[in-house]
Amino acid sequence: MSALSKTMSKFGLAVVQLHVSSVKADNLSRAKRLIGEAAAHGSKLVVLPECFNSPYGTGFFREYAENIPGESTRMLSDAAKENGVYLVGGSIPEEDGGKLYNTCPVFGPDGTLLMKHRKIHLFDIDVPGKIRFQESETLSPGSAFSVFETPFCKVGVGICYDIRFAELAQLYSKMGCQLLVYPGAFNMTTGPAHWELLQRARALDNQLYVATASPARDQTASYVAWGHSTVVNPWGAVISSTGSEEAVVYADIDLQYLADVRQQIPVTVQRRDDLYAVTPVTDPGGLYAVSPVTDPGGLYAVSPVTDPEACTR
Ligand SMILES: NC(=O)CCC(=O)C(=O)O
Repeated sequence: MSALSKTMSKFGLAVVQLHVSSVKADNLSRAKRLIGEAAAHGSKLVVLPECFNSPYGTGFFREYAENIPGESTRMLSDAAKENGVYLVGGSIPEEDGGKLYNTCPVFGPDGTLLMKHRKIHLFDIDVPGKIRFQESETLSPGSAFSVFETPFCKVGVGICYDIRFAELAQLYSKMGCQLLVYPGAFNMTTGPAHWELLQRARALDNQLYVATASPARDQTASYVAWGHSTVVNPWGAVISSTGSEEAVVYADIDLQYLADVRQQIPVTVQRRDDLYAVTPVTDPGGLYAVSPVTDPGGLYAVSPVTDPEACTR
């Protein structure tokens, strides 16, 4: 391996577990300060939590929503540029054409908006006596895959509930991503039960790194976030995590280690492509599907659609 590829095979990642209040200006200035702190620590890629500029709740989304560009994304662009980092800007309620989305904007180290991911799977759940949340009461879902390139590796983006859908992670892995980032805000019911388990599952299934960023826990908020922002490695092990307070979580993303794991347990090349396959489906209305393949020897397919609008790479 050359000296250059050795340098590029490892990079610092920071996950910001931000305290989010009802005062947008405070959220922005705290986020900016912690992005600077992460960059000073040597991080090349910084991830903020879901809904970092607004309390998380269907009653807040319209009031805090912004166009892109807008106040919050201008701050993110400036912060990425001033600190020379790739910045996964958590998410903000985005207003576009009269609709609201839960949107993650991603900036390059020169402050350019590289892409935005609109949450594909809306968080609509009802666990009796515990939690009922219906994002679809106010939000519309996104319909595009979101992948961006860095000099280190390709990165796939999902938002919170998106992590429950193994197909999305599998497709991102198939597209060549070695790191998946999920700004998220699990809660006090599903957090302890599923948050870490889902991250380890996505990481192990696809033998890649998974990073999650949550808001810090605020017991006075209407939605109490679980916290526990985490980074998991391709072996499925938690390599860095925190509790419920505001914190910056650091981890080294080691792509040589990822290659080693894939060589030692070579499931990525052992898939039975003769039996099942990850292939594009032709339905223009769809995004992905688990469907039978037409080859009589085949069994099923996990498939991105061919619609070019469906991927924001
Ligand atoms: N903001 C979200 O999508 C929350 C997802 C969540 O808590 C879950 O259990 O899934």
